[in-house]
Amino acid sequence: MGPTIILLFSGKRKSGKDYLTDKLKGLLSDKCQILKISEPIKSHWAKMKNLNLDDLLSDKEYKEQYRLEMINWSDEMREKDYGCFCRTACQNAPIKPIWIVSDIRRKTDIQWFKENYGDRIKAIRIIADDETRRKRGFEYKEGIDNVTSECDLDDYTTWDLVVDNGRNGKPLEEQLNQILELIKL
Ligand SMILES: Nc1ncnc2c1ncn2[C@@H]1O[C@H](COP(=O)(O)OP(=O)(O)OP(=O)(O)O)[C@@H](O)[C@H]1O
Ligand SMILES: C[C@@](O)(CCOP(=O)(O)O)CC(=O)O
Repeated sequence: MGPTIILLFSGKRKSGKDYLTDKLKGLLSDKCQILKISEPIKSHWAKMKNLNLDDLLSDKEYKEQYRLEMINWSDEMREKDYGCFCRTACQNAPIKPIWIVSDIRRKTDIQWFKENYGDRIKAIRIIADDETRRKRGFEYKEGIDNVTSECDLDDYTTWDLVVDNGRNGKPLEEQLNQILELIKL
């Protein structure tokens, strides 16, 4: 027995993936667990380079210094086994009725979850306008914002829900209610 529902969140840098999933966690509390596919990547990097894992996992600027190297290393690993980080993140997670995966980035991430959890998954895309993202600290970087890590899901169309977390978005409570509706608790 695993979780009964898995919410897969995707969105570009500073669209608000962590912000919204943390708010959702606040509502669902111990019924849910947040999983991060980037956690095993950042753990590896922290050990290898003697970095601060908490800072790498936070929304601080710190992680941006290492993003390109982490993308390149993790893509090499994915070439051998596209599910390697999804699998580790799931293996390390406690079983709860709801898993919230806060950082889906690639079609192969969705493929892996579909293969392993079938119709228990719901895919949610978070969008936000560029100006809002910039106000949150986003700066376009060639080699990061134009590669698979940020763009692979741009042409994915079968989202269960698209949430606008930018200046034209609905109030937070409505956004969260839409997500809860998807879970149908
Ligand atoms: N709706 C919102 N209202 C206020 N602040 C927000 C909102 N959404 C996001 N933020 C803030 O914007 C910043 C970036 O958000 P967050 O870290 O959640 O983005 P992200 O998509 O996880 O980014 P990254 O991919 O770089 O990790 C954070 O400081 C967060 O608190
Ligand atoms: C290396 C990487 O996992 C960093 C993700 O960091 P964050 O989710 O933006 O905090 C991105 C990727 O896997 O392509």
